[in-house]
Amino acid sequence: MRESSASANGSFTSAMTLIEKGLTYVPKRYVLPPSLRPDGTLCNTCLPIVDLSNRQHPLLRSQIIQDVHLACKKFGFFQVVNHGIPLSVMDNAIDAASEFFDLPTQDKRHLLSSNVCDPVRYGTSLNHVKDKVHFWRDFLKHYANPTSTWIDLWPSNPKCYKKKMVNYTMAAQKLQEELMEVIFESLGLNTNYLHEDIAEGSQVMAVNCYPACPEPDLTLGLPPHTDYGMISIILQNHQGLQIMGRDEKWHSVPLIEGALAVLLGDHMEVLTNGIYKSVVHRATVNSEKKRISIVSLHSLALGKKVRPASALVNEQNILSYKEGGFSDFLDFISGEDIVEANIGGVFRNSDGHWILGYCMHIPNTTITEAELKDPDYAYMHMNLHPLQVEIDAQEVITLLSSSKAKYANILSDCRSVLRQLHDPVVTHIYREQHKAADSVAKYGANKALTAMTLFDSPPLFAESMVEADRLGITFCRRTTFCNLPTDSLTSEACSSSNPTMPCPVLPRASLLIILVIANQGRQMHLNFYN
Ligand SMILES: O=C(O)CCC(=O)C(=O)O
Ligand SMILES: [Fe+2]
Repeated sequence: MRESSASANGSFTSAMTLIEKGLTYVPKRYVLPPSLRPDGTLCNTCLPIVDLSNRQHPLLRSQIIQDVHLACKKFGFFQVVNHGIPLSVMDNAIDAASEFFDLPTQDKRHLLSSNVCDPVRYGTSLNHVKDKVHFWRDFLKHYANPTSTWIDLWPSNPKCYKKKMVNYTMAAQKLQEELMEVIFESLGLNTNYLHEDIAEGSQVMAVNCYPACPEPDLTLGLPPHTDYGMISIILQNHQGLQIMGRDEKWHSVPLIEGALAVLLGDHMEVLTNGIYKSVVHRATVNSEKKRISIVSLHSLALGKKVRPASALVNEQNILSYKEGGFSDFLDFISGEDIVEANIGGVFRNSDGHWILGYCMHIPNTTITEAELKDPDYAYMHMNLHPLQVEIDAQEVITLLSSSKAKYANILSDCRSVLRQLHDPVVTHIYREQHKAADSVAKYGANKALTAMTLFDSPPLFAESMVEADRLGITFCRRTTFCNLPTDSLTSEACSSSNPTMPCPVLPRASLLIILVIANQGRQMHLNFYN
């Protein structure tokens, strides 16, 4: 059974509760593999700060437009000062959030939900019901724009919450509209572009609480990810946010009194046809203070789709993204990403003789369902070790030995499966050198095989190949290129860990599922135009 902060009978442990208990270590479920921990090697690059005071000035506005253009190009990120939101409004919002998280659990429990479509929900980590690896964060998420539609659903305890938070949410919505105009101008688009859609757009407040953590080097408040929307505006009371530069290095966002951080999201990347990229970011934790961040996530309304602006599509910058929207994102994170997969492989002993073959076709499955059917259980239960794993997707091996933050979730799962298999050596083998496994996996493409099929001796169709594989008789390579587009693993555009940009959107896929996906050449970046 996996450890979780919520069990079927309703017990729930927030990160705040752990601290109230006086824990002096982080429980095992929060401990990340070493390669995913914040390693403290940060870049000292100055991150861009844009002073908005002169944004309405007929002559001085152009400097702001230029600063925003450079910041968006280089980082997909900037901080704004003199943005017009009074300090008192921001401080009040932080106070309201802090008071909410200080309430006893029983006063917040009624808002507990793992349903990502609920307009108000309280929880911990990312999804307290599904997460295997936990993050040191409690959160309250609620819709905000338009205020009149949503405010009645917001917490009525603490009493000040609605009053204090609404001033901030309305100010953030207004600032977002102004920032979108500036960003559009920086792209040469009309400042009125999508004006109504933006004013009527969705605003989700992610109110995050990262309690002081006894072992901050072992865990994270939030893993590397990109936000799904157009832009996110972040208000924070302590340092902890880090962004990944285009150099793939982490940069700490400094705490500047009165400043707000602006992050470009995936929908902005789509709208600009990749001219601006969404920024990968994460939240670290500290051992001294509870950190609050209030993220105002802006996207078009639920039913609307974002597509590349036609003025930004031309011969030099060809159409590179499919349209997508907030509802696609919710579908994905609610686990309804429908995939079709074949799985299959062969266990052989050290002399190359057959031990067991397995295959299965998984039609119309979600990643979660596929995971449950995943034969890594077969691996574990067979207790075959030492094991050596040979796979025909070189990219998967490269990823396994990399620390690419972009693929943190999926790699973490892979490594966890491998650990349970006693850390076998994973090596590359050309498909033609492992014809038997290849043929068994292909047999799994048979749509009738919807239950796991096991072969305790070589099936007829694989018999001759087993012997050939054993003797090392290599078959000719039929293809000279890899079946998994290398682009999809390396391109900047595929950098998102966010469900609308699905490389990392297979967050809980395990090793076998990656292999299946790799073997199937599944498009890893569904929003990517192809
Ligand atoms: O706490 C932070 O600074 C970042 C929060 C964040 O990235 C999010 O809620 O999406
Ligand atoms: Fe984020």
